[in-house]
Amino acid sequence: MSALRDKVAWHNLQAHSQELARQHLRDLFAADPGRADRYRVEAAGWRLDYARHRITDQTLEQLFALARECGLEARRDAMFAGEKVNTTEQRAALHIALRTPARRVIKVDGVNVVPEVHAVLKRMREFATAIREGSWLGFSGRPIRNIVNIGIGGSDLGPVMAYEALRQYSDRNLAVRFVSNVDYTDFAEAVHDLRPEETLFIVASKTFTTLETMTNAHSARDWLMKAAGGDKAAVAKHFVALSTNERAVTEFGISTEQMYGFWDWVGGRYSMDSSIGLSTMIAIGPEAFAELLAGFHVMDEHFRSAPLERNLPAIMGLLGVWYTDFFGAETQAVLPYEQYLKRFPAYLQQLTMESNGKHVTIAGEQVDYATGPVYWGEPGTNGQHSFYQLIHQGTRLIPCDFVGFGQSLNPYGRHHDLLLANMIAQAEALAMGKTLQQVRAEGIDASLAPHRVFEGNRPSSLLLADRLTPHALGALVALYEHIVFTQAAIWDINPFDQWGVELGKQLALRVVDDIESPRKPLNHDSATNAAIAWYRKARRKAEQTAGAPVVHAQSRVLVIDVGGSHVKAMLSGNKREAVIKSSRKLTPEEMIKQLRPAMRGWKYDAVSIGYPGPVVHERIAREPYNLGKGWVGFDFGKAFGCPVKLINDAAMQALGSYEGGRMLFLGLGTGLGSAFIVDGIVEPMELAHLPYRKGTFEDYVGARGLKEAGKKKWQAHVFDVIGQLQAALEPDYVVLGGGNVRHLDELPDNARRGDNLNAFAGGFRLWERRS
Ligand SMILES: O=P(O)(O)OC[C@H]1O[C@H](O)[C@H](O)[C@@H](O)[C@@H]1O
Repeated sequence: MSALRDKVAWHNLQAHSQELARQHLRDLFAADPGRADRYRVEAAGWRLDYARHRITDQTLEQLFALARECGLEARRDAMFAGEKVNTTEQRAALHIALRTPARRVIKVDGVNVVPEVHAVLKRMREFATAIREGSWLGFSGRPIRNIVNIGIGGSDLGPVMAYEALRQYSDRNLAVRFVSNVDYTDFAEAVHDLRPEETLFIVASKTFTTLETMTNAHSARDWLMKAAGGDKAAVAKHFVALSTNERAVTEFGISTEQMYGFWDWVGGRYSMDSSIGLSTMIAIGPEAFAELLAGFHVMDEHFRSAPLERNLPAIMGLLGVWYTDFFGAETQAVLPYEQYLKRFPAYLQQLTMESNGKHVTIAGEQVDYATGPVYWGEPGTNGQHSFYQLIHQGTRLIPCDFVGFGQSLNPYGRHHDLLLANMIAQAEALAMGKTLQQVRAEGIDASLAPHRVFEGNRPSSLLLADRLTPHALGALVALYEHIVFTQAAIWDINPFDQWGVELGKQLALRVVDDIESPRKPLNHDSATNAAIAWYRKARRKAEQTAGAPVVHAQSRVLVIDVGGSHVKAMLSGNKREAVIKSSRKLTPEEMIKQLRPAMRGWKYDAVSIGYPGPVVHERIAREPYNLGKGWVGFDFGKAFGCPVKLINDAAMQALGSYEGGRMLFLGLGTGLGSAFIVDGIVEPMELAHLPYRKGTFEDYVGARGLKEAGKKKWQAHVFDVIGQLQAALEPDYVVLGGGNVRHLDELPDNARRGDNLNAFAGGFRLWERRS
């Protein structure tokens, strides 16, 4: 038998629980009018009503006795003193130091850590202020308006929860987003409508080795680099790191000036008030962040100094033990009646379940009692219309924490009255239920009556505060941190390690290797082998699917550049061009027929066609000016027997010349081709026909303009037109393609010559890109 089961208080509680199992909360209330007043405790602006629990004074006495027998107070003091309470990692667990006032002293290995904490906070304040004031500029000189936190687990859930909870206090001019999942969709959606030059990435990772976070951080860097034209210096303006691992941060390319550190004595799930809270501080400002920390600290002080009998985290923690170990409760619901706390249950899941989901004691012995329950929840009143049924009439006992505030941050009409009325009514219904007698008295038919009975006797807490402020949130989070600690102390488990996440991580590396080496023999169990085989097949299918936007890196692409005088074709990985003359009679069938002999032996899996006219949604929108008819609606896919992408010819050359940022492409040929690319998105343009002087742009800078006005005047017109377009469109640079560029003796500012081969490069790129 374990030491815990052998404790006097445990024995007493076991006997007592059998007595109480027979008692209904209705009777407990009836017999004890002072119950509601007695079972109430306040701390750090929070009030806990715990009268609706299946307890009596005797229960509480025994629970406190158990806590004392288990050394809760001594364990708590050891944690606050910086002792290495995280025994399996030989570390202190000093999240309380993160919110300790500067004058206090807390030592780890003889060194006072409080000054370091405040030094980092000071740097965070300076940086957050620079972002908020708009004095921190991105690579193009624009202020930062978007903050994207990249992190997972403790480096994500706390920051997301805090941002959502404190949105009311946040600077609404900043877009704050969070990317955590290694599923690229998470990143793609988060940055979908953001401009890279205005976006700051906060790479949050204690270890700076987490697969998901590092994968996303690299993709974020690629995304920025594309826009910054590969300028590595841009990283310094757009990336900061929050980590304990200086070496890995530097290797990633983020300098130590851009790193906000924390320490190995801060567990990931206890880190939202360390530098991991930088996104929170930027969103709500340093002053509100200081209030958040103050809220944490007041609850810490309460937990540290209040006697167990008046100690809010201790009471809630012990109630959890009571139901988990003496009533067989397997889950704990947390139900915030506050929309801003919608991510609070998700945050709590990591805090509670990663901490107390343990099956051996600190000494490594198998436990013979239940430890951490499953935490879950949703904001009220939504849950009432989905899962509350099971809490009310199901067969399981589910203790509930209701969280509510006296004032709404968005008061309007009766909304808040209705919200709070629902919360209070749910607690009442759960506790008191409705007897068969009451149901009958309502005149319900006997056959229906059993369905309408509510047993009641279902326990819940009300956690109440005046208003959701940063201070209240800090205190609430600290409350649950200490609930977790209290329970871990009773169960004699280490709440600060998380070895349980390791095995999956290791195996994922092996599996990804098996997936990406498709011919490697599989030697997992048969079910795992089957799953990998299934995915290998799905992956092949995705690559082969006709019209799929991505072809395999090894696939060959045929690019055809259709022009007014020639049609040129090239195969990827082969520098030889196939060329035919075009004519006013050239139809698509004719073009393919004439190209065939020149392309003999060429094998390809996909085709790109640059077409001299408008292409809308990858379809030809108008017959060409200088070629034959039949191009609109022609089925190229059928003719080539493989997927075909169509794009405007200038856009194709533009794409091949693109090096990131905002690029204007002008093709100086027979006419004036034009395309604009912003952050990788190609927008073909029809600038040629805009009015200019006595005609259009094309009349002056196209081939006719060159012929009629002569080189000198034509060149002046080219400069003037480019100047006008630069003023209107503000590109970062202009690329000039087309056969007539060679007639320019010099180039306007910020303009460079494109290479005609870039048309092919653009065609190949079409198949490399997902968008
Ligand atoms: O902050 P990081 O080092 O990137 O860790 C992020 C998360 O991943 C790990 O697997 C742990 O389970 C979590 O406790 C941690 O919060």
